[in-house]
Amino acid sequence: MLANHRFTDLPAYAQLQAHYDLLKDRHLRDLFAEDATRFDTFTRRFDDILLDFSKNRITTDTLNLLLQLAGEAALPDAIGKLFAGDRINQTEDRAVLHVALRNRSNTPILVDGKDVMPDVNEVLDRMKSFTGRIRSGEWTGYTGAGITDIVNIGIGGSDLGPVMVTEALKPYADDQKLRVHFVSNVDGVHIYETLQTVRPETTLFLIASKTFTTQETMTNAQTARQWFLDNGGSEADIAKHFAALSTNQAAVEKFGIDPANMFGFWDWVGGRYSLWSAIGLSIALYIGFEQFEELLAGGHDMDLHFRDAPLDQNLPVILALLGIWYNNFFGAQTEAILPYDQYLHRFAAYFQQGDMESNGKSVDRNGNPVDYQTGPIIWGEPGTNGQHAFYQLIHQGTKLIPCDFLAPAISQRPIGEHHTILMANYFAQTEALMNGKTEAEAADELRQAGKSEAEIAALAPFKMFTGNRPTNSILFKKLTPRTLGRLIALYEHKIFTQGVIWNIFSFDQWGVELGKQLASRILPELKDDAPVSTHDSSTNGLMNAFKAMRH
Ligand SMILES: O=P(O)(O)OC[C@H]1O[C@](O)(CO)[C@@H](O)[C@@H]1O
Repeated sequence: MLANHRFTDLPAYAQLQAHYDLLKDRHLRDLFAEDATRFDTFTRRFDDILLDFSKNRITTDTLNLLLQLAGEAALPDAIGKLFAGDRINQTEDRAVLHVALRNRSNTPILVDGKDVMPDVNEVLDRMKSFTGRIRSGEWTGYTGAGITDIVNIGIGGSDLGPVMVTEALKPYADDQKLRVHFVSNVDGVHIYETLQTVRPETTLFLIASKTFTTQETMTNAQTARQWFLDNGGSEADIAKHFAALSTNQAAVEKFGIDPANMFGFWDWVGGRYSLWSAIGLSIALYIGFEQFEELLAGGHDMDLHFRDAPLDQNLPVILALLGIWYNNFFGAQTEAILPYDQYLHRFAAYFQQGDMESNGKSVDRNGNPVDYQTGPIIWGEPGTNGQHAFYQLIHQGTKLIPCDFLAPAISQRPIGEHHTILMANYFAQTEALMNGKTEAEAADELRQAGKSEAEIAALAPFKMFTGNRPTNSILFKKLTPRTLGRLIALYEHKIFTQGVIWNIFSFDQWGVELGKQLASRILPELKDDAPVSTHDSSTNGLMNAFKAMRH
């Protein structure tokens, strides 16, 4: 069990509030002008990853108080419990052990006295052999042809991680012909469009669902199965074309998937932390098992760093504390994740679930409503596209939006000057957000452009930038599987750290249940044309309008 505290009663909380009052009007430009060593003071490195957090509205006092906050919230003890396999997901009475999935050092990790590593390794071995057989063409479909297309059917954590990683690591799939597709939405359009592009005899469907009961996934899986049977496959051929990634063997068998084609995992793997488990099979198939192991190794590197590095050197802890600084003291509502790497175009989407499903909670670990802010709204798009879309608001809007800027030093596709241009934008944006442009500077520019004093007076207020907008720069050498593993685990542990300090449970997701319950109540009511009167007037009205419109 995690230690329990009231976030706002921690002594450092009051100290941080007083400190905020002193610091809130200070400009980053001045903080930089006063201290030539600011970059060195507020930069940390972990292997090929550099975190520069000097463009944050902090001083060393801020950092010390935030570190004190982490200590008072018993963060080191919580980290110990995470790695020890304690049942820290209390409301589901489960351990939280995604770290075991990538525990490449293979040291025993005990749950209820039993080492989980032999089971983890056994599934990895099976994934390895399966991956080898599919990729080499040894595994054939019902006509004897090899597999050319993998269709992963899953949603949420059984989709977003594999989608994000296969997109991010596309260059590592250059050597083979397998294509991957992802079907998640219950909207029939999604499976329809995917099935247009594949052939039954060369397609392998991966039904990815921890519970194997999720309505969207089961509906899509049934449709895929029927399509397979309607287009040349037989019941006996299903074993060659369907595999399951799940914890629920009974449901997998009931669906008709051969248990030999089931890759299991365990209740201590949270859905949004499951890409490291059998849920990652589509990744392994796409980039090869050795590269998948590199991804795991990267996650493990970051785990060891998180577990062992002092808090003031600890990248996930520092990111978490900065997030808390803006969320709870500056009143920031959101955080943007802005990768300057097109291959990371689903990174922010992935952490929308990772962060918001984890820390979108309003009850503390005592079961009491919180009277402080918890998880931020996470969003973002790759640079430079975001610059031409929403950066206007980040630069000149009324909201404070702390941003993480991520970029590789080396592009996976070095073409002409593209990467240098991209990086010029990367550096320019954080500089602009930090410095801004004073009204006098804006006026000078207008003067140089030949504007009259009257025109300058009219235009300068619109052309100035307040600046003082905080950013983290996460610069890494190259987006390899290992580095990606480190980056994902970096954010995972950031989320964990924040949950510990806010005294909330980060590993359950009861908030997704109510909608599911109501949808299953509504579903039968939509199957006929009888008027609906069992809900509120809006819901009744909408359902009845829908029934009328569909004719
Ligand atoms: O893997 P499953 O059991 O199909 O669940 C899919 C997703 O549904 C959720 O339970 C709720 O959205 C997620 O936590 C999970 O990743």
